[in-house]
Amino acid sequence: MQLRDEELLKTQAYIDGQWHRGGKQLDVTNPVDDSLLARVPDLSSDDTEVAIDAAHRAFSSWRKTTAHERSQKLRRWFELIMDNQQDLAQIMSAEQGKPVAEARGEIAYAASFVEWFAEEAKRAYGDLIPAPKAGQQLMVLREPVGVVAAITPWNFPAAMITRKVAPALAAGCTIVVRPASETPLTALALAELAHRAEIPPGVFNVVTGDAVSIGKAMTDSTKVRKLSFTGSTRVGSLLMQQCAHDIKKLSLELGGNAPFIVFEDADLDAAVEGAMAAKFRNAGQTCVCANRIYVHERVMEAFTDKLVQAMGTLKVGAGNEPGVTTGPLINLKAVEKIEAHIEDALAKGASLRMGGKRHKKGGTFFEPTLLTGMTQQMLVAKEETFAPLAALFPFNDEEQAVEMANDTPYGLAAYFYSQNLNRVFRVAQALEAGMVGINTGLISNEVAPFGGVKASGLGREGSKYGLEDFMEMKYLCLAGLGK
Ligand SMILES: NC(=O)C1=CN([C@@H]2O[C@H](COP(=O)(O)OP(=O)(O)OC[C@H]3O[C@@H](n4cnc5c(N)ncnc54)[C@H](OP(=O)(O)O)[C@@H]3O)[C@@H](O)[C@H]2O)C=CC1
Ligand SMILES: O=C(O)CCCC(=O)O
Repeated sequence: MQLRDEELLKTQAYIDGQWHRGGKQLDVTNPVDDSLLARVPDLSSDDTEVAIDAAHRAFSSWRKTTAHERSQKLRRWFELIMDNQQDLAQIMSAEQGKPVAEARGEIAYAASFVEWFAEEAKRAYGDLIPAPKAGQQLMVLREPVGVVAAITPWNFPAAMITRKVAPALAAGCTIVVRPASETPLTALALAELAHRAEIPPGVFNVVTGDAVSIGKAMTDSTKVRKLSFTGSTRVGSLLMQQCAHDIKKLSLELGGNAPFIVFEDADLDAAVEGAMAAKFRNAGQTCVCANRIYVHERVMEAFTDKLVQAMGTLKVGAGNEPGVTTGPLINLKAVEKIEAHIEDALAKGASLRMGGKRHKKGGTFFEPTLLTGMTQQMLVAKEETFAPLAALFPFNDEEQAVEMANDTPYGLAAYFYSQNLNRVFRVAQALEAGMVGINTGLISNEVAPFGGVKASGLGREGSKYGLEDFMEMKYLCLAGLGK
């Protein structure tokens, strides 16, 4: 990995403004060939408590800074992230596998949350409420929640961190982040840049190491007042239980199983373009990926042919190879999951139109795959594949499509393509999802609320609502006025 600034490759945890080597170490490898990239500390629950204590101490002064001061620090951090976009993208691509161009896009996306919340910090308004009794003034203040703990996944090693850290800091909270074992280096590089931005010691801490013991230390601590987690529904549910003992505030951004509906009146070229973006971004490893593509029977053949053509342009390879669109999957478990989904679908009557097996490049590379003739009985209909598998389900009327789309415990993203205005509003309202893309396969940005319903989670990230999730309301009733 050739970096312009070698100092960004940090291999120590960041606690209270200092770098900590720790005792035991964990390997960080490149998913392209499993080669060793670096070793980072495998911190204990005691080390995590040290970080929580630092965040707790820092909270008493950080919460008192003006919104303007917090905004300035975040703004500086944003500028440093963008100044180092290429180095950060290379670090991310090496540990996560996504193509460098896509990683650059993620860095810009991650930075956009920092810029956005630098601005929103100044807009954390309270309210004045007309009083029901004479001589009273009712006010609602917004106060920071307190110390926040965050646990983030490997699929977006930068954006899932800034989407939590930036609003937390903007609100006046301090935070301890535990990045995924596969991708700690991007998180540590972001911490180095936060350090350079003079974000004070203890305000932003990064601990690396065993998920279970660090997660337990975070949830056991009564100093931690909020947990923000992105990852699987299974772990989210476990963490929710662990947070019950002292009623911590929770934000959970969990698994999805997004439906993508192509109605008979859709612009098929646009729908194919949207499906490519919604399905194959990050090699299919996003929680908003189109997992179930429902296509009206009347346009199934035309849509399938166009999708085959578009998928033919995907180039599988290492993230640093020019022109590559699809990197390796994160690990062998992910390969086994897509294989199980394909095998199950074929056994239940689906047809393979493209791909279907491990890529000849070896390792965790997988061929972009297209299955047709899918049904609701297949595994893909029940759980997200998190891999480059486009699965086409036929339908023959709107009601059936909506019913199948909602036939899941999840409710994160949903997409549909139609040019009929009445249908657009009808279907948008009928879909059980926190986010709906209409005639687009790309919905994520820093200004809109990201989050799900049902088993896809709690709370919203990004947008003006994302700041609220890190604040508590305090109601003041001032009586005896005007005597
Ligand atoms: N909503 C989303 O964006 C994501 C959804 N997923 C879904 O989950 C599936 C499995 O992916 P996976 O990476 O295993 O997801 P996990 O939910 O296991 O991992 C997400 C994060 O939680 C950590 N973690 C795991 N177990 C615990 C625990 N008991 N206490 C505290 N933290 C914990 C992980 O650490 P460690 O890295 O050490 O395992 C990681 O940092 C995917 O196939 C996909 O379907 C996965 C990632 C993101
Ligand atoms: O998969 C995820 O959890 C991250 C969502 C990606 C996005 O913000 O679009």
